[in-house]
Amino acid sequence: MTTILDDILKEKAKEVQKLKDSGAVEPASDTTVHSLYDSFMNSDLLSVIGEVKRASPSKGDIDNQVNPVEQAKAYVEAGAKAISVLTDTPFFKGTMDDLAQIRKAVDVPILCKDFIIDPIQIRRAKAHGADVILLIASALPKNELVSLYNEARRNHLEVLFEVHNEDELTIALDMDVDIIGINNRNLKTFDVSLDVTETLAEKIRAEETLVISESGIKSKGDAKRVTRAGAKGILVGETLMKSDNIKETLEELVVPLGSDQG
Ligand SMILES: O=P(O)(O)OC[C@@H](O)[C@@H](O)c1c[nH]c2ccccc12
Repeated sequence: MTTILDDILKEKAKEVQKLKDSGAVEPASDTTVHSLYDSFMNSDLLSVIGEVKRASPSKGDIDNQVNPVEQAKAYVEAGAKAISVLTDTPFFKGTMDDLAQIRKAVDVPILCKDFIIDPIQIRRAKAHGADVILLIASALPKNELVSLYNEARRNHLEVLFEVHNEDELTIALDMDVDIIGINNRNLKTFDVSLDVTETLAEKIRAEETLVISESGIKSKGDAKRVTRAGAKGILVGETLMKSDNIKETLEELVVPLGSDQG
């Protein structure tokens, strides 16, 4: 059975080929580093990554009219500690230009949210102002994940290493990655459950590993639940994209860490 992830990766391979054929050389980029790891590890509150997401394969159009720069600025003003920008075009209707524009407008770490399968995409992300890239464990075999991870680090990028099950988590732990994203959404079936964070976070023992719970987070209750499970950060797209009051919605999610209080 082919899944949506297979379809996305197939399109991505074509995009990468075009990029290579174009012979475009990425301009040298600003070397300022905004460390998501340092920022989130040094906070007493749950850190929110606000995601700019026009559409998705599971939800269709979320907000196709959004002004990505205004949206990102509103997130930061409301207290988001980082911004995620979907840059995939065919499935999420984002662009690399969104990333570059947002980079000029905000001063927090920016995650380039894409399906990275080749080093050329890493250099492109860096050139457009990303501080962090996403690597999705279910997208590639381990040896390729390792080489892309190393390529990102050589480019002074942090990596959000995304896992969804125990096998993928084992790979993350073997690779000794600093930032593990636990995706509550199964990218093959679109099922979403915060149980995934609870089950997997428990198996991450190292204090110095930053755990981020991704997808399906809607309420203060959800934020508290993943915090209790060990997450220090959350990645929130749809709830913020659909909110009529970003400040109120986001502030609700910024719960204290390491406590069952409140
Ligand atoms: O809109 P949500 O349910 O809050 O989810 C945000 C983010 O976690 C989700 O967009 C995401 C997580 N991992 C991904 C990988 C590819 C594309 C998208 C994603």
